[in-house]
Parts: sequence; structure tokens; C-alpha cells
Amino acid sequence: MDITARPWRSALYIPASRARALDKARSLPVDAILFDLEDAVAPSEKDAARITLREALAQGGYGARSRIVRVNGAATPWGAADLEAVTDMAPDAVLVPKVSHAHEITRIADRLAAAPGCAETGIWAMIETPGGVLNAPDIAAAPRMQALVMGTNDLGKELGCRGRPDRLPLMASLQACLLAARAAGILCLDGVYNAFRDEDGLRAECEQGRDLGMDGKTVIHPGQIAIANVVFAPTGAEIDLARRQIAAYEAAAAQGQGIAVLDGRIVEGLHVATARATLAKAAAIASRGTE
Ligand SMILES: CC(C)(COP(=O)(O)OP(=O)(O)OC[C@H]1O[C@@H](n2cnc3c(N)ncnc32)[C@H](O)[C@@H]1OP(=O)(O)O)[C@@H](O)C(=O)NCCC(=O)NCCSC(=O)C[C@H](O)C(=O)O
Ligand SMILES: [Mg+2]
Repeated sequence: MDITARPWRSALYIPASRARALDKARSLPVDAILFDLEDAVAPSEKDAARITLREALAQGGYGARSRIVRVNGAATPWGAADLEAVTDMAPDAVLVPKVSHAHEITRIADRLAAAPGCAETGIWAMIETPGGVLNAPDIAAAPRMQALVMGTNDLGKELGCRGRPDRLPLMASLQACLLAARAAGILCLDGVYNAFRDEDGLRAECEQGRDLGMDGKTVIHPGQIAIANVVFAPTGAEIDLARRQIAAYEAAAAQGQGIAVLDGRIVEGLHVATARATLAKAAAIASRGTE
């Protein structure tokens, strides 16, 4: 399956301990749900959250939304039980936190391979440590890997950098992970925007991530979904340009030419490939019926 062939504009974290939020997500226009057993769940609630999540997933109702479960790390008191539970839940993917080395992924891939219901379960890796950034190419190329997810809070903490609206201190890490994801043919999702009621700030950060090449934004509140969905979807102007580029290129090709000119710019095969991808993404979004 080509994981990049469907939209990933928004991926919503939900603390697995919040039954009401787990229910609400069944009607939210989000492309993926990140059911969180890790940092959003207090230590005293870990065991109950695992049970609550298992029941919610068994009940279903999440439709086309991709179901991703973020487990606790292997070195924590909850990691083993989470992984055991996940093999029963058989989500679309397991999200592994604080990955620093590819062998952490291989270990989970081996475990999933031994679980009868997890033949199709992918692995997503949170990149939120300096080691994770430096080893991102190996991590992205590990078995079952489908996505790198930027953990910009933990990464900022580990780097000791300042939070800035332009995210300059994080830029080398964001781009290193994008390069690794693209080289491996997998997704790269941007980190969360903590000020969840600040729409202008969120939009600006989404636009920055989109311009870098991110596939979508991880979000923490339902109020953030619509902005991510709009920013990471092709605009009307982009769709119009894509259609005209394809038409111009096909007309030139019919006359035996390998290059077309449109609006004073050349159109080559590579631009047509991008144009077709834009139209395919727009069609996939339209078929999902979410804004
Ligand atoms: C941030 C929140 C604690 C705010 O919650 P709350 O005060 O309940 O917000 P609202 O009253 O505005 O909620 C309105 C309704 O929306 C539902 N809701 C809220 N959040 C979610 C959600 N995430 N998913 C689904 N539904 C949600 C409420 O239940 C209300 O519904 P209703 O009662 O029917 O009206 C809260 O949003 C929250 O907990 N968000 C998730 C935080 C989280 O998961 N954090 C961990 C991931 S971020 C991270 O760790 C990134 C990475 O690792 C890094 O290092 O950067
Ligand atoms: Mg984190």
C-alpha cells in the first residue's frame, strides 16, 4: 500500500483516558487519530486508559479515520503492557515515542509480525530526541515504517532551544526528518501547536510546515482540525493550475514537443507529475467528504 496516496492533513491526539473525547472523535473531520497512552495520560491512569481505549476501538465507528495508538516507551513501566494490548487492538499503526535508533522499530516490527491480527499494522515513529534526528534515515527505512512524526515539544526540551514563532532553532531537525522520510518514501507529520485557541498562530505554523513539505499537522484540540485541513489541502488556484498544466503539456506532446509553456513558464514532465498528484490529493479529499 502506498501510504502517501491518501490525505494526512490533520492527525488528532486524544488522551486514551478521556472516554468522552474518544467518542467525540468518531464525528470529527480528521484524517488520523493518535490515541495516546503516553504523555497525555497520568501514571495513575495508565492501566485504566488502556482498557478504555481497547473498548473504544472494539466498538469502532471511526470510519475512514486512520487509527494510530501511541504506546509508552519500552523502558517505561507501561511499555510492555501497551504493546501486548496493541497486538489485540490491531490498529492501523503503532506510534512509538522518543525513537532514537532503528533497532527500537525492528523490535516492534518483529512483535507485530508474530501477532496474527497485525499483518497490516504499520509503525510510526516520534522523532523528538537529538539521536532520533541524527538517525532518522535509518529509522525511516526500518520495517513497517509509514511515518515520522515530529515531537517538537520534547525535541525543544532536549535541544535546550527557545520556542520562537519562526521555529528557527528547530529548522535543521524538521528538514533532516523530511529528507529522511522522503528518501524512504514515507510520511512526515509536523509537530503540535500548543496554544490551541490561537488560530492565527496555528495557521502560520501550518503554512510553514506545508511550505517545507510536511504532509500534515498533528493537533491536540478539535478546534485546530479545520485550519490544518484547509492549509494542507490543495488550493483552488493550485487545482486550476494543475489542470491547465496537464492540458498544456498534453497539447504540446500531441505536436511532438516535450515541453509546454504556460503563463510564461515552462511545463515539463516533472511538473505534470506534481500536477497529477495535486489533482489526486484533491479528489481523495473530496471523496472523504471532510473540509
Ligand atoms: C488541551 C485539552 C486538555 C483541552 O481540553 P478541554 O478543556 O476539554 O477543551 P474544550 O472544553 O475546549 O473541549 C471542547 C470539546 O472537545 C473535546 N475535546 C477536547 N480535546 C479533544 C481531543 N484532543 N480529542 C477529541 N475531543 C477533544 C472535549 O471533550 C469537549 O467535548 P464536549 O464535552 O463534547 O463538548 C484537550 O484538548 C486535550 O487533552 N488535548 C490533547 C492533549 C494531548 O493529547 N497531548 C499529548 C500529545 S502532544 C505531544 O505529546 C506531542 C509530542 O510528543 C511532543 O513532544 O511535542
Ligand atoms: Mg513528546
